This record gives sequence, structure tokens and C-alpha cells, in this order.
Amino acid sequence: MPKIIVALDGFSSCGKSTTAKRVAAKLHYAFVDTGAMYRAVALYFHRNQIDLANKDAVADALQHIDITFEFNQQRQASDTILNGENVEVEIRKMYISEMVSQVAAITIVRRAMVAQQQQMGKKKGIVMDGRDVGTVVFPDAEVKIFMTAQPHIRAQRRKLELLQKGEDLPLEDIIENLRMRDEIDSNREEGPLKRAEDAIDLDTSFRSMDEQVDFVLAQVERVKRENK
Ligand SMILES: Nc1ncnc2c1ncn2[C@@H]1O[C@H](COP(=O)(O)OP(=O)(O)O)[C@@H](O)[C@H]1O
Ligand SMILES: Nc1ccn([C@@H]2O[C@H](COP(=O)(O)OP(=O)(O)O)[C@@H](O)[C@H]2O)c(=O)n1
Repeated sequence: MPKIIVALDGFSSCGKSTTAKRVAAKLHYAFVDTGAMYRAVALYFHRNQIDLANKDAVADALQHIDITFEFNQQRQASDTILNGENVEVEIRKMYISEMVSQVAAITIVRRAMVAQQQQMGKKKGIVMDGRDVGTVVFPDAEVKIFMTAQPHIRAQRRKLELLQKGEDLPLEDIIENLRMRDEIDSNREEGPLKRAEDAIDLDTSFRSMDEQVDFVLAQVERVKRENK
């Protein structure tokens, strides 16, 4: 069967990226973490003190942003490259999580990122995770999964991840950040986070990573069978 597009959307810290990365490796597909792109834009805006309310300044800044991904053999995962600099570690820090949703709510930012994402998936054979992949970026994706998990489980997972990277933050701060981002992401005008009507739900609260990867792979197999 020809290559397909697998779209994984959902709330923050449900396991989208870890699942997408493993599914892509199994299928020998490319993996794109669209959240990393918005995080890289937020980092650029932060460093260059771009006023988010100034449309001209935002549009001009976008002209100077080049985001690519580079495979890191040691991590066995892709690093995010902003204008030639590896920013993978920096964009995962809390100060970026605190501003990224405001940046991602700006329509011209979204249009620029969505256009790049559509270009990346033009030849299919891609697993992409984000908030609007199945609704806006690839509304015709062959497999669409909408991931959820209970809020306190998501926050605990994110706390552990940040701790492993050297950031020890109170659980309450993380819960509040996830709540705030989910709210902004769900209520923006352009490309809000919402379940595509034809998406399949996956609650990861009480699943292992292997189980959630197998769940997605089973959907891919089903689509392949149906299209034989
Ligand atoms: N089923 C699971 N059980 C335990 N931890 C998980 C599970 N799925 C993902 N994680 C962990 O939760 C954290 C958030 O996962 P991530 O894939 O980054 O979520 P998202 O991309 O949805 O924000 C990561 O540290 C990841 O390793
Ligand atoms: N397709 C996407 C992906 C991310 N985002 C934004 O980028 C932020 C960071 O995305 P992410 O996937 O890295 O977030 P985590 O859930 O991994 O913390 C989200 O909270 C959204 O504001 C978006 O608007 N659209």
C-alpha cells in the first residue's frame, strides 16, 4: 500500500510525541513534532523581544526564522534546529512553555508553520503530532488519533521529564501551565485544538507506552487492510 499520513493530536503531555516517534520508527516514516516548531518560534521571539501584539514585528520576525530537524544518533531522536543552532534543550524549558501558547495563537505564525508542515508531508510517509494536524494541516490524513489522559497523570509525567532534564518544579506549577495552555490552545480562532470528527480516541492514562504505540500501529494496519 502507498505511504500514508498518521496524525496524532491532543492535549499537552498525553504522550503524543513519544508515541509518534516510535510509530514512525516502526513504519520507517518521518516524524515531525509540530509543537517543537511553535516552541522554536517562541524562543526566537523571546530572544529578540518581539512584541506579540505588533503584527508587523511578528511578520518581519517570521521572515528571519528557519526551523529544521536533525537526527541525533545518541538520543535516537530528532533535534530542533533554529537558524542553524541546536535549540532542542532550550525549547523544552518552562519559560518557553509559559509563552508558547500565546505565540501559537497568532494567526500569521500558524499559517507560516502549517504551510511548512504541509510541505513536509507532501510525499506522505509521515507521522505528525500536534494540536491541529488532523483538522487543519492534513484533514485527509488516513489515520487520525485524538489522545487524552487525566490531568494529574499528565502533570506527573511532565514533572518527571523536567526533573530528568534538571528542572525541579512544583507539581502545582506544572498543572497550572498545562491547564493554561490547554485553554488557550482550545479557544484560539485559528486552528484550535479540537478532536477531528473522524479521529479515534486514545486515553493513555492507564496504558504503557508500548500499548499506546501498538494501538496506533493497529489503526495503521486496519487502514492498510481496508485499502488493499
Ligand atoms: N503511557 C505512558 N506512561 C508513562 N509515561 C508516559 C506515557 N506516555 C508518555 N509518557 C511520558 O510522558 C511525558 C510526556 O509525553 P510526550 O510524548 O512528550 O507528550 P506530548 O507530546 O503529548 O506532550 C514524557 O516524559 C513521556 O516519556
Ligand atoms: N500543532 C500544534 C502544536 C503545538 N502547538 C502549540 O505549541 C505548544 C507546545 O506544543 P508541544 O506539543 O511541544 O507541547 P507539550 O504538550 O509537548 O508540552 C502547545 O501548547 C500549543 O500552544 C500548536 O498550537 N499547534
